[in-house]
Amino acid sequence: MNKTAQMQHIDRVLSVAHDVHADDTETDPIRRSWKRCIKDYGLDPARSPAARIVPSQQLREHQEQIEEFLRVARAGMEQMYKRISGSDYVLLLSDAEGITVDYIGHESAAHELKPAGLYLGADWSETYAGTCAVGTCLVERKPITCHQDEHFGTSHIGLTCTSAPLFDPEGKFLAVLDMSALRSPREKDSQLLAVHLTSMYAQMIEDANFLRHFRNDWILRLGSTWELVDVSGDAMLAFNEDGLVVGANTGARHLFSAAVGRKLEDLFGKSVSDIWRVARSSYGGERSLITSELSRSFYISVMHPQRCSTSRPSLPATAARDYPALDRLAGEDPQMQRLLDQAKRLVNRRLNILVHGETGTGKEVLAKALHESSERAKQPFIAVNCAAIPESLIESELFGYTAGTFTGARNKGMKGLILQSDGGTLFLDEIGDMPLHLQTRLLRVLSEREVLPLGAEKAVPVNLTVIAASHRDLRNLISEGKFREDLYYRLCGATLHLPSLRDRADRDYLVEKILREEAELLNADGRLSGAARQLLLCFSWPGNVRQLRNVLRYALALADGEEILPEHLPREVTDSIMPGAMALLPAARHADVYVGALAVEPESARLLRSLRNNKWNVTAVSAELDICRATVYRQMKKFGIVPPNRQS
Ligand SMILES: Nc1ncnc2c1ncn2[C@@H]1O[C@H](COP(=O)(O)OP(=O)(O)OP(=O)(O)O)[C@@H](O)[C@H]1O
Repeated sequence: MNKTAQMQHIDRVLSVAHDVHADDTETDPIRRSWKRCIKDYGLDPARSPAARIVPSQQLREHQEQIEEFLRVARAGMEQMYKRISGSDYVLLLSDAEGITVDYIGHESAAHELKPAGLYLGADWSETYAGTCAVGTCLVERKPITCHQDEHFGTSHIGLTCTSAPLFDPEGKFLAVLDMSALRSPREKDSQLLAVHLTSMYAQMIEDANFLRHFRNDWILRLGSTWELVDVSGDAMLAFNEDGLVVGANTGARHLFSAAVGRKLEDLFGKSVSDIWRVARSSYGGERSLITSELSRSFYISVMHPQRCSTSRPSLPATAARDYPALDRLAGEDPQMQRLLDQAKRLVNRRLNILVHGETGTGKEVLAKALHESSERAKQPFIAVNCAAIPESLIESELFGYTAGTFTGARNKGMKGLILQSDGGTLFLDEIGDMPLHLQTRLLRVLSEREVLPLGAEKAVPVNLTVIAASHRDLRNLISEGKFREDLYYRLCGATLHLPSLRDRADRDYLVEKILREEAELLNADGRLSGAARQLLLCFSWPGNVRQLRNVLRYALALADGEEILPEHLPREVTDSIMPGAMALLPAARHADVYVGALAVEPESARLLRSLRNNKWNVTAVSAELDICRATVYRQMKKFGIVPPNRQS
């Protein structure tokens, strides 16, 4: 901006700030801020300070204050940045004091961005930087666009910045999300999309933080659209097993004057079990609920707590048990229960699903169970491992070919796997290994819902539901240019993350289930000795459930109808135990003898330590470890821990 324009800007700011009669000062947040800058903070638009980047130690102190929230926010910012990458915008996250505690932007432009304050550590408080999107949002607590010469100081008047506030789960002001650029068109309207995007991601981050905070409570989502209420309710209420509201997100706080501390019955005029029944109904009309307080109707859905609760008297125990194929996949593991709950909501939603998980965690098993639970269950389930088919064959295998397309091919041509799965489910395992040119063809099939076999002139319509899986991070493959971003978004109508076996608390359930299945195949009586069971529960399972199945198959064969002992297990399992522990195992009588084995398992070791410290008082242990008493007993049983007074 030239000198004359700068002088005009300074005059304008000063005249607005000193004009006590200006009508619009009360309604326009920018002008209100100009007044504050001059009258309250004593700033001078002619002496606009250079950007201030706080020293790294100070930055770390600011970050540490909101460390957990930052992790959630980072995930949201990365997703948001993907949507705007290629444009010249950067993303800033500032804390409640205006310090930029996280930032995403092009490092190649750092030499321009840093002096302008569009950088990590920049101080955007209104008292220092004057009117700006972050600082003014901190004061106004609503979304703001501060476009070019709406900034207070002349050093910022080239920037365009849009921000939205973020509140913590208790409704306290927490941070500001900001999207800024060094250059933009002259018209402020050019930033309309930025306003929507920033507000949308701010709400998404805030809600993710709310769900993290209340992960051990029940969540009631309220939405105005039936199709979306499971994934993005407009309002969320967290409640405990007595139906008492313990938290309300920003949407719910706007709806209800005071929801926290009240019973759901008060707000909706229905009992918790009625609300639960409505939430479980699969039909749109039946899933709506009218609030007695607002006389407004909402579609609702209910999410389970992650951790087991001691009691849930008002919630019918059978409510979540509608899909046996899915229910069979896990025992009492909170992560798996959450995943299955999520999976059940996706059944018959006509969404493509992406399943992540280490090798052998059961991605295909989950895909099959989703298929069997759906109304497509009688149609084919076709599984293709993209890494296992040679690249030269994968195209013809998937898309098929017409007669005479290749020499040596079948005379009549071949119906490809995509058409074979018409009406059913196509499971594409190791999708990250699919060659790029086939990704383009698959994208076309998904968007146009038709396939063009090799050599064919006419496309064939196909009704396709794809579940894709990968043990590699597809987002990394996208950034390396090895996976198409548009295909990724087509595939991830929903994403499910399977935990690795070592992180599952239901290993004993899987051991029993797979042992039964494998023993049945051998027509044998599969029994595990206590010592062998401990070894299986303590092993780290790098090959996950597949490895567990292989180990049990091997042990059954070696035990030859007898009880499975440690010596029937493969060396990879027995050798993983701490030296010395093996010698103790076969002779073991009491749980304490297994401590050597348990020491490799933090969960069981922690439980044992807590039991000993609390003199085997289960109530005290339950309070110390923040788990219910029933879980303490279940875990003791699982890890074979016997209290001293029960040891013979
Ligand atoms: N919940 C489960 N219950 C019983 N068996 C399971 C379960 N999950 C996985 N398995 C077994 O583990 C083995 C591997 O499962 P699956 O092929 O689904 O894993 P994956 O994650 O798709 O593996 P990969 O990454 O190698 O493709 C199979 O033998 C399967 O039967």
